Amino acid sequence: MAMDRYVITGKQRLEGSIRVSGAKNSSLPLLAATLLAEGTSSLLGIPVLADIKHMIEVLESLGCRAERQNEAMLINAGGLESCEVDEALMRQMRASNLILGPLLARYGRVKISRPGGCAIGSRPMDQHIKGLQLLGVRVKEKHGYIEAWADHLQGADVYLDVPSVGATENIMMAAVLAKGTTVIRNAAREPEIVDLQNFLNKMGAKVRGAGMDVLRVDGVGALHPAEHTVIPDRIEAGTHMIAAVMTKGDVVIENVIPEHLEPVIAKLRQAGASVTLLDDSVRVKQQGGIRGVDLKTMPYPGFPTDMQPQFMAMLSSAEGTSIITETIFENRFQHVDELRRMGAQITVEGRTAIIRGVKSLDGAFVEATDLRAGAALFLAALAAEEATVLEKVDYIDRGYEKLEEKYCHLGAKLLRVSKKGRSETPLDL
Ligand SMILES: CC(=O)N[C@H]1[C@@H](OP(=O)(O)OP(=O)(O)OC[C@H]2O[C@@H](n3ccc(=O)[nH]c3=O)[C@H](O)[C@@H]2O)O[C@H](CO)[C@@H](O)[C@@H]1O
Ligand SMILES: C=C(OP(=O)(O)O)C(=O)O
Repeated sequence: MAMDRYVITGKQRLEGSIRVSGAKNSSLPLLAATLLAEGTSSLLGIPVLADIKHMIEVLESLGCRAERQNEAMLINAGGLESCEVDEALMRQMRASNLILGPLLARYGRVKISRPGGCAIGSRPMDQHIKGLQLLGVRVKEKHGYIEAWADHLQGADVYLDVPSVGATENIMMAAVLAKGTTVIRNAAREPEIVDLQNFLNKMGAKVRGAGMDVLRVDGVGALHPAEHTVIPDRIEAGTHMIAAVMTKGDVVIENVIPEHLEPVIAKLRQAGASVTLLDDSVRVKQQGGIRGVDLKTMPYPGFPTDMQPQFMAMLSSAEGTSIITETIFENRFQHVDELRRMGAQITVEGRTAIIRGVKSLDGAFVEATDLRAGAALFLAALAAEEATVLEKVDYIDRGYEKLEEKYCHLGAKLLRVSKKGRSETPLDL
């Protein structure tokens, strides 16, 4: 597939304000949750992203009608025509597995092709499946498909071996219409789980405990459509914070919930960045150099794996040596080779990367291998001496809305070159 590239002129100081979009990782489960009720739900602040486009395509393939009206994404999940998702659609995006829970809850059956591994790791679904089976779902896996069905769902006590975000969401969404009470122990605690709980409760569900590691769901007979505004994207916000630091800029990042960014802010401050918290924005100002810091990715409220590549880009030109340990995904160091092309000095031993800070990064020809690797290279290019050509930026479209527009507004110099010869954002949702 032909992909676009960015040509980025480095060393431009970023200044001004930038507004964070709605969270991708909240929007995806919220869209899946609309399947739980007949009628039209309205979600506000859903970003225009490749992943969102794919999730809408999945919902439409099931028979939902989707329409954007100004700020609102309206999803009508009336009578569904199918409980099966085409393999080509499933392959577009892993998060389409989030339809499992809602379809089982409302229709008692679902068939999807099993999402394969992806660039950052093998990403099994055993915890999703285990949880659903405990609720009474029968599962058959054959020829690369997962087929699941149940006469009725029965509340159960589910202990997750790992606090998986997706498994917690799928089990929560299945449990809302189950008979009796479901308890999810060792549940994921991410802010996106709290957002999903809030939406489900607006639909008439009875979910408690999101944000803690024990979640309780009292099943109800039926849900109704609801309106909800998605939380701001904490990973997008964190990425902009690093951009401000790396370009020695002064940037106000608007539409943030600072509490969601605590682990990121703590590490930035430890590295010597000036971060000022305002009500729903943060100001990041950087004058001198930054210090190397060590970090380890952990489930929330630990340091997010989705910020690890961007931090590595920043630490590549920090003073001294930094150590990053990636504990969530076994293959999330693909940006290392590309950062090395820009002059970074990084060695990898298993799940640990040792980064010896260099004075500055050089422009180079580099390639995004996944979404956050792309974001990391984008940041490195903003701070590099001379120009960088960043290939395969369509990966970045998965998670960053209007990136060129937002960064040009801050003073970045970049051009998107389309392989089709155009220079525009290729999303038309
Ligand atoms: C759409 C979305 O919200 N994506 C986020 C979500 O992905 P996702 O929900 O896929 O990530 P999980 O929280 O499930 O994965 C965390 C860890 O659990 C393991 N695991 C997961 C499920 C399972 O059944 N068995 C199992 O062993 C995974 O391999 C991984 O090592 O959380 C990740 C971890 O914060 C983020 O990086 C992703 O951006
Ligand atoms: C890994 C990510 O997303 P997904 O789970 O959708 O692949 C991400 O947002 O960095």
